[in-house]
Amino acid sequence: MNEALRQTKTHLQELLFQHGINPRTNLGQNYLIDLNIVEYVVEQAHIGSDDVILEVGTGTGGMTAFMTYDAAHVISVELDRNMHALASAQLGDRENLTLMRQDALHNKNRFADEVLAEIEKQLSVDPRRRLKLVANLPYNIATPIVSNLVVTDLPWERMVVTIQLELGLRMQARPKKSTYGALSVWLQSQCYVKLLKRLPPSVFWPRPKVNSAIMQLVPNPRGRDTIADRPFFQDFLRRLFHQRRKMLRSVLVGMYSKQIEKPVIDDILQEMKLGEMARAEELPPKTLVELANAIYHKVQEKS
Ligand SMILES: C[S@@+](CC[C@H](N)C(=O)[O-])C[C@H]1O[C@@H](n2cnc3c(N)ncnc32)[C@H](O)[C@@H]1O
Repeated sequence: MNEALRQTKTHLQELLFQHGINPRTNLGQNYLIDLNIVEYVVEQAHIGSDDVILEVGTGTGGMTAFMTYDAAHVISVELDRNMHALASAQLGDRENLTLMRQDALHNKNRFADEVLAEIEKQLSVDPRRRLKLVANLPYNIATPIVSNLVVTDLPWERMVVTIQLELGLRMQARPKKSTYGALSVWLQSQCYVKLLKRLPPSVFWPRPKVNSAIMQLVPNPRGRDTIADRPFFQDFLRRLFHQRRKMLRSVLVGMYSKQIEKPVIDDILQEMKLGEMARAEELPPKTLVELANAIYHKVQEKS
């Protein structure tokens, strides 16, 4: 096994001790110490010679090193200065690796411009190149990382990510479940979402307080192409599910009263056969896409 992969608990503890680093829980610094899991994550990504890999959270660089063997290029981003320095020392110079020391997100929301620029640079090397997100994500930013990759026009092909189990269950929840929400609809309308493996806290060091899951997301271009405007749809879902238990009609009137008249909303609901009692949490992703599209077109007509 490669030296950089020797990420067992004692090895990790020694390494961090030598560099005077204490794991920071506020940055989601829970490192994978079960090498079988690291290998499993990388295997599930099916990394090939046209793949540009984005890893958010380099950590000590164990998984990063593993991915450089097969990928066209690996871009790994780490916010913590000490961890970045440690990973740089561990990994040394590799032609197909870019280590970035910075926040992967701008304002905890969209991808940082520097990260986007590096992704675009690496993709532009060859038109066959595709992007994959493969990471043991910092749990506090897992939702914006995954959702915002979906909103971009980047040619991403697969995500294999370790996240909190509770979040993974929300991603794949079906209508009428209490966990079904804006995130479930947003992802399922454009991707095939699959929970690959549940992980106990013991595979990480330090142990997180919660269970985790390895999730796989693969784009569904047919679903994606039906959405009239992705940023509009994202905003629509966020606001709609904010009042998930309220009747759809009153929520929509509240959301769009400044842009379209009530009778127009009633016509849309009638045409879609959505009765007075319908609620967002009962509707499947496909219906919510149709509804958002119909409203989007009316809003566009009026503006
Ligand atoms: C769960 S650890 C995963 C590390 C590593 N891939 C592993 O398991 O071996 C998450 C890493 O993300 C880093 N991190 C936290 N917030 C970040 C952010 N906003 N941008 C980039 N890295 C971040 C943390 O410092 C930490 O090293």
